[in-house]
Amino acid sequence: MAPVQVKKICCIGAGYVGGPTCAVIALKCPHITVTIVDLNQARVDAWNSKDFDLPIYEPGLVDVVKQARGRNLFFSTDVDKAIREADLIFVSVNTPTKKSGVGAGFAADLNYVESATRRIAAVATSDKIVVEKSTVPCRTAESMRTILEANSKPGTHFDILSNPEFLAEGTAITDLFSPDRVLIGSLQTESGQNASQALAAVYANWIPKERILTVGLWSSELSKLAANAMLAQRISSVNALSAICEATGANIDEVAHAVGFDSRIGPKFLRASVGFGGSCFQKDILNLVYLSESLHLPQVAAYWRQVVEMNEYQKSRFSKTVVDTLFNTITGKHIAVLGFAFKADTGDTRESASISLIRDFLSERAYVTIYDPKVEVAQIWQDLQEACPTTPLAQIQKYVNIVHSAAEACEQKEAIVIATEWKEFLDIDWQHVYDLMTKPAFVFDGRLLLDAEKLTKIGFTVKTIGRGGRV
Ligand SMILES: NC(=O)C1=CN([C@@H]2O[C@H](COP(=O)(O)OP(=O)(O)OC[C@H]3O[C@@H](n4cnc5c(N)ncnc54)[C@H](O)[C@@H]3O)[C@@H](O)[C@H]2O)C=CC1
Ligand SMILES: O=C(O)[C@H]1O[C@H](OP(=O)(O)OP(=O)(O)OC[C@H]2O[C@@H](n3ccc(=O)[nH]c3=O)[C@H](O)[C@@H]2O)[C@H](O)[C@@H](O)[C@@H]1O
Repeated sequence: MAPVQVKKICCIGAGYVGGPTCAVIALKCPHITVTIVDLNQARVDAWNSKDFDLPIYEPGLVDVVKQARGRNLFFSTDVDKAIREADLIFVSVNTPTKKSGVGAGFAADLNYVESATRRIAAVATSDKIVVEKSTVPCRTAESMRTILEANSKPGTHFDILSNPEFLAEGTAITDLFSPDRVLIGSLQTESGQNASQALAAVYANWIPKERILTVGLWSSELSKLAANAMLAQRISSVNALSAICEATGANIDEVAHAVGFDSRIGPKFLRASVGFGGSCFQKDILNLVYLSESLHLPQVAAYWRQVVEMNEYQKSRFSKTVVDTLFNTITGKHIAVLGFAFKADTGDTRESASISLIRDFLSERAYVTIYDPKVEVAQIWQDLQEACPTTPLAQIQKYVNIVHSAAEACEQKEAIVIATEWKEFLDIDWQHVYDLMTKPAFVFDGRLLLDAEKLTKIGFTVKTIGRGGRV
């Protein structure tokens, strides 16, 4: 039996992963028709919008969509039709942390994966390769197979692959154009390996063969959780060291540089920060913690849990530094928070450290002015309401102001907090900001972004993550 040649792809889930990933497949494989489907009409409408006002901000994405949309790339809410016509289906739906029931707060909520799988079983009338693109717990493919086999039409055959996505937001398009690796996991049966080769052939249209790794299904699923856990662990390690730096006068930049020079450690992903955010690091580590506990490995669970605990500590440590520095009270004081996204070059706010900081400031009844170049105002209100569920929105709005430029945010404040490393914050006219501020004027750099020496010369008191004392 030879591997099938994929001609039609359906992607279920038009989010941060499904959208960019399958748009790039369409761009690089003009001979394949790619249809990205979602139940969310507004999201699909935005993907189809005439002026390319796409539902997510990602550098380079508009260009990709402009080239492929209407040629061999389509966005639709007709999930059933796209499933029926496809040879290969990516399941790229959200897998958030469960909020209630067994495993609440740790386990992945697989409800969306299950509904998508049930939909495939219900409508497919021909053989399909079903690909887990979502990040899922180890052995989820087995549950998907059981659901598909129990509900499909007689004679319909499904192969299930794991093909986790490693893109990072903000660099998704360059990551997809030139990934470090593409990982494909399959059952080690003839049919499973054929399916794996069929998917590998799609990627081989633009990715060198040696970067396409084929492994077993369970290894592939676990590798995704492992990669995110180890990346997050590096940040928690460097953040733990930043606390030691602040207490000793060592400089975390210098320490990270020196440590990263060791070729076994490497220089990437060692930037101390106010804490990692994003939709996945915390969720995937908690998922690994839950998996370890389910496998009766409590020491392993405790080891990984500490990565998340260190991150929580880093965020609250930073808030405390702000309060302590502002003479132990920020009640009634005016603070500008620059950046609301969880990192630069994205409008995504999921698990952003900014949200925790602002919640802490509001609990002290400080007045907060927020500016972010890409986050929608409505999203900020929604996040703050979720972060302060017992406070009415009208009350939050008495203390929070959202503005449209960094200059406006900084006007007449007692302190300025850098929460996201947007490059444009480097261009702020700091002398002008200083002149208008109540003295002493404080800047808290949670992202190692600013030139602390220059600001100190102007007259600011600067507190930077991982640097001891007054710089
Ligand atoms: N955001 C990221 O940078 C990365 C995310 N991942 C993983 O990829 C998966 C998806 O993440 P995102 O794209 O960020 O989520 P997202 O929330 O942006 O997108 C998921 C989409 O799936 C849709 N959906 C849910 N159930 C559906 C169904 N039954 N039929 C049709 N559409 C359905 C939702 O309406 C939503 O638009 C998650 O498992 C995540 O862990 C992996 C790598 C990177
Ligand atoms: O599974 C996922 O969702 C993705 O999660 C991360 O990507 P992402 O969360 O988009 O962005 P990162 O660049 O990893 O940043 C995550 C957080 O860590 C912070 N960070 C990153 C690097 C660093 O050195 N220091 C640091 O604090 C960032 O500011 C951000 O808040 C991984 O990098 C991707 O490989 C993975 O596919």
